[in-house]
Amino acid sequence: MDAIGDLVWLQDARGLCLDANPAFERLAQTERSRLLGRRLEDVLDPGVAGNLWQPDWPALQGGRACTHETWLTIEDVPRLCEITHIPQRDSAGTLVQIQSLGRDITQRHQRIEQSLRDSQRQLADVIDFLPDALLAIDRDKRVIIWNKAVAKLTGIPPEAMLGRGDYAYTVPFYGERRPQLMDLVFQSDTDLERRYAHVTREGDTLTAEGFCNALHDGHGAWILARVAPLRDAAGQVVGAMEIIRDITDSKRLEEDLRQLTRLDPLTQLFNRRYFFTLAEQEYQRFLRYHHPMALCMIDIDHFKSVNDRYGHLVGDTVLCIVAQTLHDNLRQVDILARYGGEEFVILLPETDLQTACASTERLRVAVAERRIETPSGPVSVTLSLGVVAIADGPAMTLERLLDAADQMLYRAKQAGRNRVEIWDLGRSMESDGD
Ligand SMILES: Nc1nc2c(ncn2[C@@H]2O[C@H](COP(=O)(O)OP(=O)(O)OP(=O)(O)O)[C@@H](O)[C@H]2O)c(=O)[nH]1
Repeated sequence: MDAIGDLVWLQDARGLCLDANPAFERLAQTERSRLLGRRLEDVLDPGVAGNLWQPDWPALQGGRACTHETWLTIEDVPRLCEITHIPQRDSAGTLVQIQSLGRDITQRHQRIEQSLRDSQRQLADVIDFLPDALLAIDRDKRVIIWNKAVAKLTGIPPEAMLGRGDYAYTVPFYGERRPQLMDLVFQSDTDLERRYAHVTREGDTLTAEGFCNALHDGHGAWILARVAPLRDAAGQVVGAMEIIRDITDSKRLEEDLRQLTRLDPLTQLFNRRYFFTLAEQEYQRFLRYHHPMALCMIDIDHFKSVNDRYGHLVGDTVLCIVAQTLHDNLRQVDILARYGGEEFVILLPETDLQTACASTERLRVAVAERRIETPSGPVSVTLSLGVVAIADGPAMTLERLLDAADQMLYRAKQAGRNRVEIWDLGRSMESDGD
């Protein structure tokens, strides 16, 4: 007992010292002879006495061995000690004495702290190495992680954000303090969830797309965000983390591709395929509500001779100007598309016979009066238009309606071109432009 460097001492049930080793003498700064038979709190500094056994006293009274860690100053050096008390009872179960051991665990503690610091440093490096923005908040919604990528995305350095609460971290994204996706880790909120597009759940991880109006200097950015809870060793949620990817470029690319698949490359009008997508939706609405509607097929007259006379490039210019003129003379709701070659098609929703007549006649006149400037001099063209107007007619397919409009177009060509032929569900009306 004298040889070991750990603190060793013995007390009776009343707390009187029965024995103590030299290490304990150094802690008590007194000799063993002055300790024996005395209550340790009378000899030791009150702070030391309190740290040594008082936290464990109720458990010791109950006869249970116990251990705790405490800082003690031994010969002016602070030491972290692991104190273990072992109560000893007689055959009747009465507490007779307590054997105590104080082990110096300062070095072990320092090694653990060092390795913790090393791990934290490495974790911070890994977090900063991530190409995606990463942030995390604690239970009080204070920022505890703000990596380099999120600093770059938002323009806010970590030192300006770490430790801040009260939704300060949402300002660089949304321009205001507001609950956001990470809040769904703590509690569900359907209104909040609805603010994001394509929210998916996988276990306790949530993925969503959203538009952050304050990013990119206020121009806004699309983000793909993934949030998950942060848990302690016991599995309790103690915070939330979010990884954010800026998907603005890929969204733009996606939109460009979508437009490419919808638009005719020469005239920039909708192409035939996309016309059918939109027209089918509109036609379904017509079938349900029976609001009047008109369909119009248009063909440029003698277009072959334009190509033959001025060349294909001028022909292309003429096609574009005709497309532009048609577009400029229609309403936003009208669906105009290039049907193919020098043919166009229009679906005019909410349009009765008279309006269809007036609108298509307006188109015919607008194109006929347009002087198209080309490198080979001014060119003018005329249009033939075949129109079918329906109000409450029998259900027929969109294709059959288009056929009917095509028949009217054929009739307009036959009747001399530069004219509109309208079919009012079997009744033919004529608008002669010549
Ligand atoms: N420049 C150019 N010409 C095209 C394009 N698509 C089709 N065409 C031409 O359009 C012309 C259509 O000619 P036709 O179908 O004979 O009819 P048209 O000369 O317009 O005579 P009608 O329709 O009977 O009045 C052809 O010469 C095609 O080559 C295009 O994208 N650019």
